[in-house]
Amino acid sequence: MSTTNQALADWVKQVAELTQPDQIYWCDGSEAEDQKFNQMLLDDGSYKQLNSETHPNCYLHLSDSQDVARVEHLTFICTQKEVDAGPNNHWMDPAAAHDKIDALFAGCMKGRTMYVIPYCMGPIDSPIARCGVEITDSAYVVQNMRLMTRMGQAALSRIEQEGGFVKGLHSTGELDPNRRFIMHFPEELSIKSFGSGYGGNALLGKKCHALRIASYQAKTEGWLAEHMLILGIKTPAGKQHYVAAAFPSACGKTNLAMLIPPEGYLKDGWEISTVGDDICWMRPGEDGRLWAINPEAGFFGVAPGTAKETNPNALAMLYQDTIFTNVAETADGQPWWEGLDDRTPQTDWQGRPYDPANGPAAHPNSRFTVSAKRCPSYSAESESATGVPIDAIIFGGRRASLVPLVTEARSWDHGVLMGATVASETTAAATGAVGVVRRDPMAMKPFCGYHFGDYWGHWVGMKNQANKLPKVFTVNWFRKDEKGQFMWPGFGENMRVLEWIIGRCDNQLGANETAIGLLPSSQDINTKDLGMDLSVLDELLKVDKSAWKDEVTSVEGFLRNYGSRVPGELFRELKEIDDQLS
Ligand SMILES: Nc1nc2c(ncn2[C@@H]2O[C@H](COP(=O)(O)OP(=O)(O)OP(=O)(O)O)[C@@H](O)[C@H]2O)c(=O)[nH]1
Ligand SMILES: O=C([O-])CC(=O)C(=O)O
Ligand SMILES: [Mn+2]
Repeated sequence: MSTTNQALADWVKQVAELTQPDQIYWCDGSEAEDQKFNQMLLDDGSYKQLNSETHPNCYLHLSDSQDVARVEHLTFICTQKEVDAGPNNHWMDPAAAHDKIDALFAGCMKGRTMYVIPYCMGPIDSPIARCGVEITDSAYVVQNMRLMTRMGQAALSRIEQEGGFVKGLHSTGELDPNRRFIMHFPEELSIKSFGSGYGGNALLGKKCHALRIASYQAKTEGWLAEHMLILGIKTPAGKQHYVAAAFPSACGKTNLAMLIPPEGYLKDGWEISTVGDDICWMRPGEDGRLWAINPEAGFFGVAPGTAKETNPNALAMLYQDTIFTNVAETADGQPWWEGLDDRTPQTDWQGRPYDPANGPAAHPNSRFTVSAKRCPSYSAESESATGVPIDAIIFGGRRASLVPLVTEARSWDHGVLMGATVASETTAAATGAVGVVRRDPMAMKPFCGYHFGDYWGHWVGMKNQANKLPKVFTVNWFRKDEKGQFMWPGFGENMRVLEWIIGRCDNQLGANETAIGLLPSSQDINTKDLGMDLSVLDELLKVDKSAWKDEVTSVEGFLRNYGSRVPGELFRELKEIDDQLS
């Protein structure tokens, strides 16, 4: 295969000169190619075949033990001016960054094959979709990109018609943590990633392109590229709604995106459908609403905790055609992880005989990669070129205290402040300490490709581009009691909060005005068959004024870190809260 796109042909040639591969292979995205790659990965030991009776066409990949998560300290935004990357990013001068990483790429593919993967983020015929090309020396990356994006001939054809594409160069190198960088050049629409094979570092269509590069493009072109799931909710009256929700990594996006409502809701005729579980691109439409697509075609989901009780839709899709990375294995070759069931695995995520003394059997950030088409709740609208209209935007994080179960913003600007000041406990999705509360604005702290002040300004400015913007909410499924137990049952029961959100969008349910926004009273939340003590719900919906005073002080300090680029609207909204608390 070759291409009529001269820029692409030249770039492939230039990369080959730098990296010196034995061969160049253009991925066509065909079924035959898929089978060939699976066999190749089995033959070279990168894949282990799982039990083909219970899990046909499923593979286990165990990564290097030092290469299991995103590496934020090695991730750089390389803009001409340092200030444009913002205090939220690590910055490197573009010329210096190219020099540094090209030295690692030099000759790195000797003895290897260089794979060229043309891909499209979003439905092939969608005007909101964008294309890219990833060059990699990892067949495992090819197979993940095959599931996560629309890749191959169709994407190449679109690139040849359109001309432009995002360039992503990747090599696993030697998987040496000391020779590892994930570099982004937003002004050049390019990415260079060296030394890691892990998802967010290596599947360049995902976080690198669809969030870091796309957020920068979105800012210049008047749209939004966000770390959000997209969920369809149909009411018993037959009204179809869509919501988009931003929670930090490993804070519940996949779970909410595939939610199965409690029995009573199903009987009443509520229907939930999944459009996306991680990334959302939204554009103002001519009708003044925000129209969203899921740029991905598959799910790269957290395995631990996925179970019949928590996420039956996810579990149902994982019995076939799935890549499992860093999970454990049972004696009869089935994938296993903590929370799945009460079996004991035979080997752990490093392939050792399982011994609880070594810690969890599956790595806490172990993942599954699977085509979205395998999801029972996958929405047909996911393939729609125009996308779906968004009625509500939901922000959330893991907060053991303070933040109520749900709060509605008073206005768009207040909603932007809510998003900008989300805080959450860190998780295993990135290397580093777990459980530390940090601010994670719009769940984009690791993913915004430019200065957060400008980003918030862009969000505030959306109100000049779209006059029917979604209502904005904050949720918190993760409040804990004195015993350290979750106070809210979560998962399917989150439907009860969604019902209130939808009721608010349709102007059918009430709310109480408080200093921090609009809250339901406990009677406004449907608790039928929940079996929950109403006093607990009251506690989850309480505004602790003195604790919120401290939060306002902390938020003010946080916003000030971003200097003069922070839009004045955020300080005005914060002052409003402060005044009302006093
Ligand atoms: N207590 C509680 N835990 C939840 C809830 N939803 C998800 N979780 C847990 O949170 C963890 C991560 O959930 P995911 O849905 O995979 O998170 P995500 O936001 O999609 O993560 P990324 O793929 O990293 O972006 C899993 O262990 C879940 O079991 C909830 O409503 N309540
Ligand atoms: O990017 C990844 O590796 C996985 C993911 O969805 C996240 O961390 O948010
Ligand atoms: Mn994510």
